[in-house]
Amino acid sequence: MPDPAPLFDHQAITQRIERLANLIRENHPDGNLALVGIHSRGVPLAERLYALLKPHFPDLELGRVDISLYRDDLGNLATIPKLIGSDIPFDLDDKNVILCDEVTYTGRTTRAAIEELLDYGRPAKVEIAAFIDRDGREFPIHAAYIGEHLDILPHQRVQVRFTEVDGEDAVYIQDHDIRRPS
Ligand SMILES: O=P(O)(O)OC[C@H]1O[C@H](OP(=O)(O)OP(=O)(O)O)[C@H](O)[C@@H]1O
Ligand SMILES: O=c1cc[nH]c(=O)[nH]1
Repeated sequence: MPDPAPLFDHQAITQRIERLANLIRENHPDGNLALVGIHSRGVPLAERLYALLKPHFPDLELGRVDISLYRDDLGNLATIPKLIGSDIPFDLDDKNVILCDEVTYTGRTTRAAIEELLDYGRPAKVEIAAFIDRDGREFPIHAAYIGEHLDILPHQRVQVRFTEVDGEDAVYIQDHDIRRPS
């Protein structure tokens, strides 16, 4: 069960996603952009950014990657959420791709997503948009667009919940990461 008091509510989440969209606009005045959400909560993030950016970039594309088969912990297949499959319904070649995820932590998910992406083509550039960025990188991964950096302890876990997946918009800090050995 998440803690009862969220760190961010719907309004705080919306403001941060709007800021991410503005940063992307400033950095890409010429467009040629594709937003690709990492399953699962990176997908609603990409969709919300798409809704904000599409009026400014008519050629904006939207896709999704499911990195389940690319993870470096495949020995744990039973713990991996069900395979949804990737969906890149456009030509990735020479696009500026922004990979979207709700949290970047070790960077392993992002690394796997980049690996999967490259099976679909040769983008001009790949950048990362993270709704929440926290310390603890195990790979040289850097998010170009960050909704919020959270300075939390290694044993804590940030839980981002989006209405499309979880029925509410909220960010919680949990005191124990039940997925990691303490
Ligand atoms: O940088 P990393 O250490 O890879 O962590 C980031 C990932 O952690 C979360 O996924 P998680 O594996 O917790 O599963 P979830 O998609 O079910 O939330 C989140 O969705 C990110 O994709
Ligand atoms: O704190 C964390 C770390 C990885 N993934 C999450 O969703 N939260």
